[in-house]
Amino acid sequence: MASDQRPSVPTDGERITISGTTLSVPDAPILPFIEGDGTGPDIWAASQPVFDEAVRRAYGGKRRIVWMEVLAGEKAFNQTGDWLPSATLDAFREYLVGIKGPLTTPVGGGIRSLNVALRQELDLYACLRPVRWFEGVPSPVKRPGDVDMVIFRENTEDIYAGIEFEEGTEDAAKFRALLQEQFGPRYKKVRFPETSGFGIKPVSREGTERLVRSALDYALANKRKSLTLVHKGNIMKFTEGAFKTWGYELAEREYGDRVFTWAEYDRIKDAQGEDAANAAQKEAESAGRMVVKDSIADAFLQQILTRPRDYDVIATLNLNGDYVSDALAAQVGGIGIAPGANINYLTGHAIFEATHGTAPKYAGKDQVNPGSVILSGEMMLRYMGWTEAADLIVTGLEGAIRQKTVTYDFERLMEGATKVSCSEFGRKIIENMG
Ligand SMILES: NC(=O)C1=CN([C@@H]2O[C@H](COP(=O)(O)OP(=O)(O)OC[C@H]3O[C@@H](n4cnc5c(N)ncnc54)[C@H](OP(=O)(O)O)[C@@H]3O)[C@@H](O)[C@H]2O)C=CC1
Ligand SMILES: O=C(O)CCC(=O)C(=O)O
Ligand SMILES: [Mg+2]
Repeated sequence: MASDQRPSVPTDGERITISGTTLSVPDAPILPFIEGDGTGPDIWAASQPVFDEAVRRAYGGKRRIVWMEVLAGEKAFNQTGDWLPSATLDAFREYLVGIKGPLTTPVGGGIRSLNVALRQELDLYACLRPVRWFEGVPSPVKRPGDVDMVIFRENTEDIYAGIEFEEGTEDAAKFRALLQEQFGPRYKKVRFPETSGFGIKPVSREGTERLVRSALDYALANKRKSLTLVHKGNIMKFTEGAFKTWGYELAEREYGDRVFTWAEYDRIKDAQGEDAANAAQKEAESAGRMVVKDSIADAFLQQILTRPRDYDVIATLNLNGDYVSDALAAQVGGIGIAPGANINYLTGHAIFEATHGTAPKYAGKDQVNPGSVILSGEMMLRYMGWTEAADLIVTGLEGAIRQKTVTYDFERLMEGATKVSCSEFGRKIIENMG
């Protein structure tokens, strides 16, 4: 790190650039990374050698990653007095693609989430979280292999936008007065207005459309079975309900020849009856059109347990996506191997990160599973077009699990397993790359 706290830029690498929507990746790209808080440093120490080794083996030295550390969280605060230095944001803007460890967010007060701030500042509107089972991973369900879903979580709006008024503050009083003056009947519905905090939930047509578009593009390009819009639109009609309506409208308007929506189904059913609607859906499916459906979030959470095979690509709002990510991760063996990416498909900016947090009770113990960050790196390599290196990481992880040399989270549920540390698990992945 340079003394003015700007990262020292390596001289032996180059920037990834974008032309239109196509990335141009040099053989030695500079990739910014944030180590993260809590267990972040342990995980990073185990993960970086895996990425470097996968790239070395795949390309025999022709390609390599030039890492550039940037600061955020406690490390940044201790070194710069700033939780999220502007130099860090600038680096992710300039170098397009990067990766981060988890960052701590205090509950109930203190700083707002740095994770959310990074997504908002860089407008990384799609949080992409694929959830699949790796053979041998212990799971609380009978058929974890039935889970193969890809979550597209809207990443910049919803209650996470951060417009909140704390109970007892001047701002809460001002907001309450506004509600009372301008929206009297609705104000009367607030049960205990004097002691309420308030949160605002913005959900826009543009925000919904760009998220649903990226989910549809992904689902169609990867020949997935269906796309489900997950919402709580029966209760939050003009936010979550609108998400569903706008999602269907976009699917029909821009992808009408390639999809069949349940909105279309309902229109046919209302006009011509259920048999006609069923026949139309069957015909559309046999013509190769993908089904776009929706599910109310609470029912969805029980159905992913009872009939996971009914769901494939998921598009949902920010808070639902947060809950759904952890629930699905648990189904395939836990948050220890739950990767993710925050992407702006229009600008190419992307920051890869695990679904889990800092797991503070394990910090500094070299104990947790580095799999989520390692698989986030695997996603990053694939995003860069370095698929051979990405494939080696998957092979290595599968091998380590097959040998039952796993971290505590798997070992405690796996019969006959050998518990290894976070760093050893990283080494096991390397050994198993073949
Ligand atoms: N994107 C990000 O950076 C995120 C940050 N956070 C932040 O992280 C902090 C802690 O959040 P918390 O709610 O405790 O959630 P965490 O995800 O950090 O931890 C919850 C539990 O998940 C398990 N777990 C987490 N990581 C791993 C891992 N690598 N390997 C194995 N098991 C793991 C542990 O379970 P067990 O106890 O059973 O072993 C742990 O106690 C908060 O400040 C939160 O805001 C949270 C989510 C995302
Ligand atoms: O920012 C945080 O602290 C939590 C974020 C989170 O849970 C997530 O993105 O899944
Ligand atoms: Mg979460």
